[in-house]
Amino acid sequence: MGKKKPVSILKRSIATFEKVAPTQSGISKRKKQAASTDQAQVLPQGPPQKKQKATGASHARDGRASASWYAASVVDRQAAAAIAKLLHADATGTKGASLKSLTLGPAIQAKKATYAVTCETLRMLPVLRSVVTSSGLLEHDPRLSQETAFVLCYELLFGEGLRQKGPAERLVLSARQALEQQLAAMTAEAGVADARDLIRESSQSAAAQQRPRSARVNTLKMSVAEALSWLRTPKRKTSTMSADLGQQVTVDDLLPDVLLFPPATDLHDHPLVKSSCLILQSKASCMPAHALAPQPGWDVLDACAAPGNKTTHLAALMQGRGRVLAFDKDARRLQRLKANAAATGADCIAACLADFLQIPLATSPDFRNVKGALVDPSCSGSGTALSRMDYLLPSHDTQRSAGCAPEPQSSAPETGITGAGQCAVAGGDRVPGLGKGGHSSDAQLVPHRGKESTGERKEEPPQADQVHEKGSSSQGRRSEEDRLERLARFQEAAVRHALTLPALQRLVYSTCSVHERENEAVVAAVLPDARKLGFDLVDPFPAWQRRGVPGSVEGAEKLVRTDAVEDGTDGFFLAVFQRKGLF
Ligand SMILES: C[S@@+](CC[C@H](N)C(=O)[O-])C[C@H]1O[C@@H](n2cnc3c(N)ncnc32)[C@H](O)[C@@H]1O
Repeated sequence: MGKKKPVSILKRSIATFEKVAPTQSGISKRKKQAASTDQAQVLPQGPPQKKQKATGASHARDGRASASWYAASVVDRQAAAAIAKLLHADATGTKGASLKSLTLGPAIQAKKATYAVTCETLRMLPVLRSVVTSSGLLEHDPRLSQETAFVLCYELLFGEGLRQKGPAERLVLSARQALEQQLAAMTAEAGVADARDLIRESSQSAAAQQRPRSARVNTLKMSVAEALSWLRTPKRKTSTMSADLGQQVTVDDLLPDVLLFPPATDLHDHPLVKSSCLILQSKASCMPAHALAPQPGWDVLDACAAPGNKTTHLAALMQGRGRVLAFDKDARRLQRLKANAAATGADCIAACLADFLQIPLATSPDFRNVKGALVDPSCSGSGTALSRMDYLLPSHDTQRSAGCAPEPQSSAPETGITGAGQCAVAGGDRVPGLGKGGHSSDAQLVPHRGKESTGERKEEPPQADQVHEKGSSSQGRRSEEDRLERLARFQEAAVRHALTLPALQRLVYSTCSVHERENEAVVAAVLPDARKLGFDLVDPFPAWQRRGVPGSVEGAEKLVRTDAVEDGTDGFFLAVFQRKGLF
């Protein structure tokens, strides 16, 4: 009997390892399913329920769907549902969907308006809570949930008013005088002219507002020069970006395919974004692919790839030549990766549904030519807290308070409040955003209440195992530490596994975490093994200032960190291992 030929893992066990092809029918199906779920969530049904106390997590009144009055406007209804979930997750310290995924997900109608109303209601929450409670509004009828009350009171007192009139709106309108009196009393007591000034901006909110927007030019479709020319040509100015803003676009000085826009720029409806010539991706999230510096024609492996922001970036840097072997164990997220790859024209990506740790990298012929590996595994996501707008939630509410206006001498920044119905503060006009799924920061958003549209966005929900930074109790701290430890163990295992690729030249490890345990400590744990295999740390960006925590690991000065406030992008970390002799 002859010697058995090695069977390609790509053909054999991983039936799902396939060349990326557009899967429109699958996407539309998901959209429809999501839409029907959404409908089921928002339609009132069933008998009234017993009234609950107006505390931070009375979401169940909306969530149970059997008793509550829902807002007549779909935007307000969706905003109330999102707020119910966010407040519940925040109050219980449980992980959950992000503000962006709850308001911009595929099933949401009128996404921009829903996002804006949700952000603004949360931003004004200390005032709204106080007004709702002291006016006794919730005592009138148990079918009005507190989240619906918050949203409708926001609309009435600060927003566009209550145009559509269902029972919930009629109840709120019947209490209008009491609500307005309460608000006037709070304003007078605080000595401020405008009720919006009752909210003091947090430093995090201010930092978020000052961040530039960033976008990556998809060089598979358009060169950076072409993109700049397109953006700067006055006749092409769009409703979402004036010609003046086009003039203010700059190329990032570290990453040549990353464009920086003024903080308030809304690119979401821009034709270049819709055609995937521009990808809304934070600067930090664009660093790993550049750090790997894959050459056209290489085989490159992306270990934890979905939703594929970095995968498509790798493909672009390789000019579409060679192969990017992308793994993810989450089928839904892998579908997104495939859709992103198809939309960006990155047809050198092969996507595989698999647990990366189980792939026989050292022995399978499929990986014998892999020269570059990106390991961007699940992490706490703590570096994206600003982009996720966690500072709008009560547990982060250390600097905001109702009836506590800024001190006259305060250095609190201008809020940029522009009047009722607009979302110009906090999660307002200058707050960046989206996409972990990858990292929730990978796309950015300007929340202002625009024309209602049901178009789908490119935002990614956060990955299921992302956590919010808590710390309100020792038990909470312990479970957070346990979780970080579990994540770090997986991160170490993923890096170690990738280092077994026989032809590997360069490996990038990255996280959107600010925790040393997930960053420098992971590098410290794997470095001895990496050295035994012939690798060492190298510095991918010698001009970059911010480095690994000094003393945390030998070579910390070669590690790269970004700071969410100081560097105008998400908190991020990356390390590059390179085979010795190659540098
Ligand atoms: C931080 S996200 C990756 C983001 C992605 N690199 C991007 O830029 O779009 C981490 C991903 O790792 C995936 N993941 C976690 N454990 C995995 C495993 N054992 N094997 C493969 N993928 C895994 C998760 O499903 C998630 O999609």
